[in-house]
Amino acid sequence: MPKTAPLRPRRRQLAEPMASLGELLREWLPRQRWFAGKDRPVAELGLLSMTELFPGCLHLLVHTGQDAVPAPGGAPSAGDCYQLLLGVREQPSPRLGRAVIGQVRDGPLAGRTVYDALHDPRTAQLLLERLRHPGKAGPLRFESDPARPVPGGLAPRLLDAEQSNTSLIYGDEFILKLFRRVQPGVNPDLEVPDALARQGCGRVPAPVAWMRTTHPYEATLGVLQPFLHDASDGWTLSLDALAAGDDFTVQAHELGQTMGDVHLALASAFPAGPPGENDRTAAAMTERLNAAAHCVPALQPFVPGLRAAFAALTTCDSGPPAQRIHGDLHLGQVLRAGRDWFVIDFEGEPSRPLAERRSAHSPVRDIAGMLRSFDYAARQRRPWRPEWARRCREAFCAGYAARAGWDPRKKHGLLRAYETDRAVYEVLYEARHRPDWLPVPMAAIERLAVRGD
Ligand SMILES: Nc1ncnc2c1ncn2[C@@H]1O[C@H](COP(=O)(O)OP(=O)(O)O)[C@@H](O)[C@H]1O
Ligand SMILES: O=P(O)(O)O[C@H]1O[C@H](CO)[C@@H](O[C@H]2O[C@H](CO)[C@@H](O)[C@H](O)[C@H]2O)[C@H](O)[C@H]1O
Repeated sequence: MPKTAPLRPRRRQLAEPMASLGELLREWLPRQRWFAGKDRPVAELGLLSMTELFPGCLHLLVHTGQDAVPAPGGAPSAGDCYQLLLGVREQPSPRLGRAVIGQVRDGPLAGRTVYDALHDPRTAQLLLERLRHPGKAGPLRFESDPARPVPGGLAPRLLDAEQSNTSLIYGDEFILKLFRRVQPGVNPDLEVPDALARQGCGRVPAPVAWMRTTHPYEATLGVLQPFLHDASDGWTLSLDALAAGDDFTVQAHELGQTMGDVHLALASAFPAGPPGENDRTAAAMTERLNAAAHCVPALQPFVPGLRAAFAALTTCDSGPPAQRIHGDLHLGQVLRAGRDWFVIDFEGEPSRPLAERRSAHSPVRDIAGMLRSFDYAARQRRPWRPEWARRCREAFCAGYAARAGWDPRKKHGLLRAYETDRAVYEVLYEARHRPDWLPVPMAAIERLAVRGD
């Protein structure tokens, strides 16, 4: 059993900066795909916990503070907590390549090279062993579902994908997602698939093991689940279909059916939310729009038209009851194996507070997310194929209506408001993470603000 935190006493809370290791991390963090605040320098960095996971591998939770620019929700950022696994070596090794963070100048690690240990197959193997044998390491807890044993000796590889987190694949049989941005509480990407598995919902891979911490607060750190090795994600499939000039309506219809089933299972697995209050929804959406327009000036000319979409909510019926939803549904979150669709990544929109992501929302929000995604896909090719997107959107809604018992197409005002809200989120997301993609949601903003369809 590895020893706990021998290198340095664990501090209770964020305290002084981490000397030269802190400088290295401050420079390295904003270059990581999963780092949320790329547009601002890391002004402060504090150590929340440090545990020796194995000899030569430290588990860290660090707090990053950035300048108080309004976050997507409108509130100034109070900072974030990130999970890091740091490999520590006496000598730099060329094999570590891009994983190297740097050489530490002073402090307990003086002279040693630190690197992102998730790029190290040995760390990945040892991590799987920890998950296979429930136990503790300092504040870290490794737990598993005894009904779903995981075999040993599976070869690891790092998932090479644009991700908000970091995932390791083991023997093409399991995938471990390590959450990079950690918030207090149970992560919905563990909570929801676990609850759905208990409902017997076969459309969501069930967690087999997970990792959590008890310090500085209770939080989920990672989830291991079956890897659907023969599946392709909906984004890739839709782009392939577009490139080949193929119709995608059969797949979109089946996807709508799957989402109808998943929403029904979610409604059974979690308590219903309070009855929808369109006034409050409109106010929250307007607030998010104002915050986004402050960060992305290109939105400003469209603000009056977009506000009208939210204001119109007050004259709509409240639609289907609020319930737990996926929260960040798009074509990259669905996998197709044979003719079956599966849904992954129940974390919700990463920039929203965890409490909000874990509360009940209108299922229309998920529908709007997927409808926006067909538009994103259609805009990846020139000439733009609006008809392709329109047919997919129609087929998806028809499939959904066949299972869920209500038809999104009959909720035009609600759908327009949620689609607008999602497009506003996407503008902010693209401005922060992929500025080249900004024209994609901006085109929708223009359409929704000006034509309203
Ligand atoms: N159970 C799974 N089976 C197969 N591939 C998966 C599975 N879970 C995730 N993936 C792949 O990993 C990618 C990233 O997973 P995701 O949960 O969306 O991570 P993130 O939240 O970091 O973006 C997905 O787009 C998919 O290609
Ligand atoms: O990392 P996540 O998958 O949790 O989600 C974030 O990143 C997505 C992009 O990778 C982003 O999705 C947007 O781009 C997709 C194409 O790459 C498109 O299919 C989606 O419709 C569009 O929203 C997502 O918004 C963001 O939360």
